[in-house]
Amino acid sequence: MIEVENLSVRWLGAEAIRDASLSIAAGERLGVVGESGSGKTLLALTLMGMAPEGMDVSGTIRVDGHDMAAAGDAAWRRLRARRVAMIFQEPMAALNPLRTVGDTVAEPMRLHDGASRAQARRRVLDLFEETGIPDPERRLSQYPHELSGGQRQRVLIALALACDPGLLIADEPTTALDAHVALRITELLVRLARDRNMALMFISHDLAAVSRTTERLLVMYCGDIVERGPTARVLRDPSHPYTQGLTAARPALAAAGGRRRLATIRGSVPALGDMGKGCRFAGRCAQELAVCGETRPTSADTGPGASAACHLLTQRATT
Ligand SMILES: Nc1ncnc2c1ncn2[C@@H]1O[C@H](COP(=O)(O)OP(=O)(O)OP(=O)(O)O)[C@@H](O)[C@H]1O
Repeated sequence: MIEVENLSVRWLGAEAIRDASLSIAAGERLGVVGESGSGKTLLALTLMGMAPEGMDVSGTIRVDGHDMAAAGDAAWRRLRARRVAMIFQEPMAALNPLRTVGDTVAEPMRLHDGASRAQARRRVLDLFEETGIPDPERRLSQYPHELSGGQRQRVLIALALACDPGLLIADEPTTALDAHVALRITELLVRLARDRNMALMFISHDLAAVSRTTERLLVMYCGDIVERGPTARVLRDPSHPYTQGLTAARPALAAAGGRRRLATIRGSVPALGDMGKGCRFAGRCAQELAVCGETRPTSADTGPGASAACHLLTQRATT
C-alpha cells in the first residue's frame, strides 16, 4: 500500500531521518520502535505529508502506486481524508474539548463523503459499536472530558476509521493508558486491521504491545532504520546493539529462565479471561506473556474472585 525509498528528512542541515526505505502491504501490521528522538513520529508525519514546516524531505513515497513526491497539497489532503489516518498517544489533546464526540466523528463523513446528518449519526453509532465504546447512543452527545482515557482512545480510533482508511498509523496509542486498558486497545487495533484488511503502523516504546500487535518490526536509531524483520524474530534474536539493549531491558519474565517460569504458570493462564474489570495485574501478566511470544489470553471483563485469581497468577509469575 505504501512504498518508501531513500527517504531523508533534514532540518537546518541535520538529518532527522536518513535514507529510510520500507513498505507496508494492505492488511499488514508493522511495528516501529526506537529510542526517543530517533525519528519515529517524524517518519509517520512524513508518510502523511505533514512533516513540520521548514523540513527538507527527499526520496520517494508511493501510496497505492502513486508517487506522492510530485503531488500537491490537494492530493495530500485527499490522501489524509481517504487512505491514511493517524492516532496519537494523548487522546484528550487530540479531541476538541468543546465538541461532542459524536459531532467530532461525524465531521469527516459530512465533509468528505457528503453524508447527511442522519446518515453520519448512523455511521458514527456503527463505529462506536465496532470500536467497543459502551452505551454508544448516550456517548454521542458527551464531551471528551466525560469519557475515560480508554474510551477517548476508542473515539479517536473511530474518528480515524470514519473514512475507511487503508492504513492506520498509531503513534504510541497506549502510552497514556494503564496496562489493562492498553491491552484492550491493542487487541482492538489487531481486530480492526484483520476485519477491514487495513494496514497498521504501530509506533511504540512498549515491546510487549509491539509483540502482540505487529507481524513485522522496524527499529530506528538516530534517524536510521537499523534493524528489521519479523517481530518475533527481531525481539528474540536482535542483531543491532541498540535492539539488544532494548530487549535486555524487558520485564524479568522474558529474561533467561522466563520460559521455565512461564511453563509453570501456563496452566493458570486461561484464568486471565475471567479476571475482573480494571484489573491491572491481568494486563501486566498478559503483557509479559506476550513479550515471551506466548499466546495471549483473552480478557473478558467478567468473573467473580477475579483479583484473587489475578493475585495468585502474579505471585506465580514472579516466583
Ligand atoms: N518541528 C520540529 N522542528 C525541528 N526538529 C524537530 C521537529 N519535530 C521533530 N524534530 C526532531 O526530529 C527528530 C526526531 O523526532 P521524533 O519526534 O520523530 O522522535 P521520536 O522517535 O518519535 O521520539 P519519541 O519516542 O520521544 O516520540 C528529533 O531530533 C527532533 O528533535
